Amino acid sequence: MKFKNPFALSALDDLRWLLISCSGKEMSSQAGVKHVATEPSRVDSKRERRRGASGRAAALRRAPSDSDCSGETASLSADSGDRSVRPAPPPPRSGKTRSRRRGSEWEVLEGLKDGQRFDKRPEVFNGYLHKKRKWPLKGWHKRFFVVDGGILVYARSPTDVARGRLHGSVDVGLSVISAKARRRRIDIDADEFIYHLRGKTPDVFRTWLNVLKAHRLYRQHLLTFGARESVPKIHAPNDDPPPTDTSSRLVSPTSPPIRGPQAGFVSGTPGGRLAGWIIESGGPLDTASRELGQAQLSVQQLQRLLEALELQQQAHHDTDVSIEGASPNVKKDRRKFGLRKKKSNSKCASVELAPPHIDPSNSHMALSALTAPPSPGGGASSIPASAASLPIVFLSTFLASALVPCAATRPQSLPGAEALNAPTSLSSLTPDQQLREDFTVLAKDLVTSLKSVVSTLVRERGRLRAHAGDGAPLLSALRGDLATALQQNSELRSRLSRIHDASDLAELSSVGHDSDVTANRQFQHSLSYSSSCVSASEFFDAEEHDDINKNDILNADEVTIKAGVIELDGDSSSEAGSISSEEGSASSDNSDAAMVSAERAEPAAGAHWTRRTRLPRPRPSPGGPSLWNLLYKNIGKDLSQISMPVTINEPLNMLQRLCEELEYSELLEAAAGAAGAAERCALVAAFAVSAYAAAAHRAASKPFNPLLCETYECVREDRGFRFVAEQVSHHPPISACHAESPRWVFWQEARIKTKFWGKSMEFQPAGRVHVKLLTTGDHYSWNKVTTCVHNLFGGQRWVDQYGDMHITCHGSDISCKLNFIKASSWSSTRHEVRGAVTEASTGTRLRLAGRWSEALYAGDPPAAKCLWRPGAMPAEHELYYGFTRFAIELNELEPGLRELLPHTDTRFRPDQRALEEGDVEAAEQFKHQLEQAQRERRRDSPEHTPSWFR
Ligand SMILES: CC(C)CCC[C@@H](C)[C@H]1CC[C@H]2[C@@H]3CC=C4C[C@@H](O)CC[C@]4(C)[C@H]3CC[C@]12C
Repeated sequence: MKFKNPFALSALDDLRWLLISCSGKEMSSQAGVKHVATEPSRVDSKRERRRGASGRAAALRRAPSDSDCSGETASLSADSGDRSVRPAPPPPRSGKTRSRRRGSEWEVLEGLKDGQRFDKRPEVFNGYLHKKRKWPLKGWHKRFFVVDGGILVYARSPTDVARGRLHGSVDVGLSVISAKARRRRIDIDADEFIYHLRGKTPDVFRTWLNVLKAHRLYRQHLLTFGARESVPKIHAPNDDPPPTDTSSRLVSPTSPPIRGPQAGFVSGTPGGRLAGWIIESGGPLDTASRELGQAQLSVQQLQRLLEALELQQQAHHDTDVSIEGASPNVKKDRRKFGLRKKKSNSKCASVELAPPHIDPSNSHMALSALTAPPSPGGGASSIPASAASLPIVFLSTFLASALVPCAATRPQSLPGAEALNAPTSLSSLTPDQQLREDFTVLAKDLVTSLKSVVSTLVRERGRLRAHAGDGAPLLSALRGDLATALQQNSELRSRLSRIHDASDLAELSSVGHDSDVTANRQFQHSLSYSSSCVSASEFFDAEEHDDINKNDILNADEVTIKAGVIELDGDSSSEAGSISSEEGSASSDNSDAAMVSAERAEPAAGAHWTRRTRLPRPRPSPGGPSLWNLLYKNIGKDLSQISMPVTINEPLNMLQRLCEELEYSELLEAAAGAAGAAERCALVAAFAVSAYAAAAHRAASKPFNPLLCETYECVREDRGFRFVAEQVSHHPPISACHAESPRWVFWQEARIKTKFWGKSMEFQPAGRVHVKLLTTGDHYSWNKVTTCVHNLFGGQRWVDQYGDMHITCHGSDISCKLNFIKASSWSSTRHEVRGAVTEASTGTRLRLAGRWSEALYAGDPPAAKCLWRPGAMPAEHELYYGFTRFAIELNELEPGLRELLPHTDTRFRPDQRALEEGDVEAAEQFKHQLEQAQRERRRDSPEHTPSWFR
């Protein structure tokens, strides 16, 4: 027989997606760097003004943003120069501390200057101001304002402030404040909004302006130097100087904490890590901030140079010196965009200007232009030819550092530095050339220092990201620890309750009546009332669509077992699985000790071979996109189309999980050997319940989705059965399986419907499970209950199972009804199962009760008998996907098996194997490739006929 190979991989070009994602990352980070390095000179004036006025604090706050820039225009036009200097204070001509808003009487409050400190906390101040209405910005409201520590808040009245009913708050340190005395106006521009305020009297205006100025400087001081100083303060808020003003109480104790940049600086919180970053990065950021201050100075100096140049040009014009070959327009343009033209047109290097008279008061700098002797004859400009002819883009990188503009301190390393420093060339310079030269050198300095600031900021951004990223593994590690602790706790509890159950069966007397079952139902609040169901679809993660009607519910008869086709190797008369009985109950011990004895007893394929007792690797910590993101991004989508990261998987697939339901197959052996019909049915019921036991430890991960025509065979001579399963349909995903022992046959088809409820997910298997006891001919079948995984995104995930299970014994009057009781928040009972076996003809009732994760009892206490109990879990099972010993063995490739198994067997699935071996990357890649290959196969031949099940 020929098999299609579901594991045949498509070409390796699927690796592309990996590469694409990597290079994408690289590109974006490069873009980020380039961006900042070539910050355009044309920035809208508001932004520019803000940047300057909010000073260093704001500059530091503004991490370079990827979306923040345009082309590589590094030209220094007169126009842009004008803009770029606006934020800087004007030369201290008047000794005023405010700069002017362009073309008006508005004055912009200056920020903290480089090196300047303002560590004296200004007093809290409050009072009324008029505030322009937000919308439609007509009319004024009288509002009560309080400023404390640089944070300004306002409300309708002092009482409202006291009650915390604030209308707004603003960090004045990070805002641009401008004032117009004539109108008594103060505008506070805080990025997202602008407060337009007005003092009632000139006095009120002046007082507020001074107060705001002080608070602003203090706040900027805090933001600049305060990270280190303020962190301890936050731990001990009482260290703050006691408020001197009674009104301070209005803000601090009663109003909600105002969220400033330090708000999160509490150790142990993400803010704490942020504080850590700030402390660590104090050095580089301080340097960057100093450099920015220097850069600001350079910009001012450049502007002055430009002014001087323009003056010269003006003088030149006045003396009617023509520019060779230039039209009047060009001349004008050159005056305006003089340097830009120069950079793009080498002719400009030969501009000749008459020696101008330069008013030294125009510049407070020791400009070489003012000291160099004017060259009477003029001559060729000594601006390095290279600079003069450089394209604009390149010039930006050519301009270099050192902020003192005099020739003596020009960096030697600069291109053309020797020429600039050469006394001969210096002496031969005209004042105009000298000016231009100074301009170039200074501009170079500026660019270099800005570059270094940028690289510091970029580096710090990287570190900040890394710090932020650090939190994730830490959190997940903590979560993991917590989950483990909770798990251990719940295990201890369950052991305790098992002991308790075993010692006091009287408790069970209350259960088992139908009336109780009905009464219990009232606690079952079905989720189905909820309208929050966003998608009712398969959970499986293959990405293709198909035409099969998803509402087709598989009819039990549609997939029939092709009995007789299955020819499995091995001795069909192998001994029955041992029943480690305890009061006659069936239990399979999963502990290591039990494994050792099992290994000894086991007639293995290889002489020295023993079954593994541990997976090769523990479960890798989940990475990749969060489950939350995945599910929420795909809300409304069929969940089967979402490709889940492999870290959500356990290294088993659904076919193997079906086999796992045979873990307690000894119950079927026992049923086959039991004399009474009710007893047999009870044992079959115990077997049905036992299929859910594994789920108690397996809430964290989901099994792999089998590929179409994937098979799984498992011959367990030690347990006395052989099993085969096949994925018979991919959309909807349907698995069929068959198992047999000399005394029973088991088969089922499983199609699972998934409902996502927001925080939990429900799995509703459709189809029935069948068991035939060959000894008696009894044929049982039952439905499966709903499995629900809670806390999908936070806290500890846990599984619940609920619903009614009806076990029918075909052709007889025996039936069993089991109620899996849904866990409720008001009751401590979890995992409870109650029901009874009834025999209509005799009226016999056998009560069944217990927990699907712990035990099932039959009969009325104290005579109740334990039918089943799950085996103990292997040591450290929490680290190994919560697998039982049986589950650990399922994917093992026994020696000699490789040759016997068809290549469609799950054990050959590379992604699952890679995950088992802890190689997440390979697993992810393989999974992707397999899915891709499956899509292609499906495209090529949409029809599929199962190999073993028809
Ligand atoms: C998003 C992820 C992490 C959630 C984890 C989902 C896990 C716990 C879900 C996915 C599919 C579910 C399984 C679906 C079908 C069955 C068959 C049934 O006879 C026993 C329960 C069992 C075996 C479910 C157990 C829980 C299960 C494995």
